[in-house]
Amino acid sequence: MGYRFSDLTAACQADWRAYIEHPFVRGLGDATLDEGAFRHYLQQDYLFLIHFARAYALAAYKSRTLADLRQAHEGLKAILDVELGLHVDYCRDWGIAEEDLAALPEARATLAYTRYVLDTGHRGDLLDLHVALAPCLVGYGEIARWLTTRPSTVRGQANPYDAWIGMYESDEFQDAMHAELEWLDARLAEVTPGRFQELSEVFRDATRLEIDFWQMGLDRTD
Ligand SMILES: Cc1ncc(C[n+]2csc(CCO)c2C)c(N)n1
Repeated sequence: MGYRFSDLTAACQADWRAYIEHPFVRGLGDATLDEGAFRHYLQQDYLFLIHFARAYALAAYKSRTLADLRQAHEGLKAILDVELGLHVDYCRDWGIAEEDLAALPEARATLAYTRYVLDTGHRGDLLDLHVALAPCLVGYGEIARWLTTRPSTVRGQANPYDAWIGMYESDEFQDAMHAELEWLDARLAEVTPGRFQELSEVFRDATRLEIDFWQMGLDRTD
């Protein structure tokens, strides 16, 4: 007992590194990523965000305390009122119109990942759901930090993906990530070894689905 978030990444170290240091991420950092691959990723990410909002709504439903209910509500509001709008603006800068986003067919990798998260939340409790969401929230923060410290990362106008990196290295995003880490550390401190094993499987599966999401962008699969 006495687990914490870092025990989850330690339990699937190879998958976690494969996600954080994926060739898609390296391409974002050194500005070599194919722009068509990035557009495909952005389009699918719009659909991802919509289902992610539903996952926060499920977190609200699964909440046993008012504090957890408020936290889920804040997450849902942040996606609907802020992030989706920013994403649509960002897509427009990349030549993707809002009408095109609305008519997108969902790629299998998007379907698999988002429905896995929702199913995990339905089957389990609020902690299961947060653990299924953690690779997304904590992973992107770690990716931004990894890219920032990597010598081959190109910053500024020479990198068309600079704004993407900037979004996730921002204080606002890093603070949200740390708040989530604190929440997870407090809950994980109380779980039994058997429960930790269940949660590490959820975390590993969600991490592997994040890897597939990057790969879907790279291969432009549908
Ligand atoms: C496949 C995929 N995984 C993670 C994120 C990052 N992300 C999406 S919503 C959110 C938190 C919202 O409060 C974060 C960090 C992404 N965009 N796409």
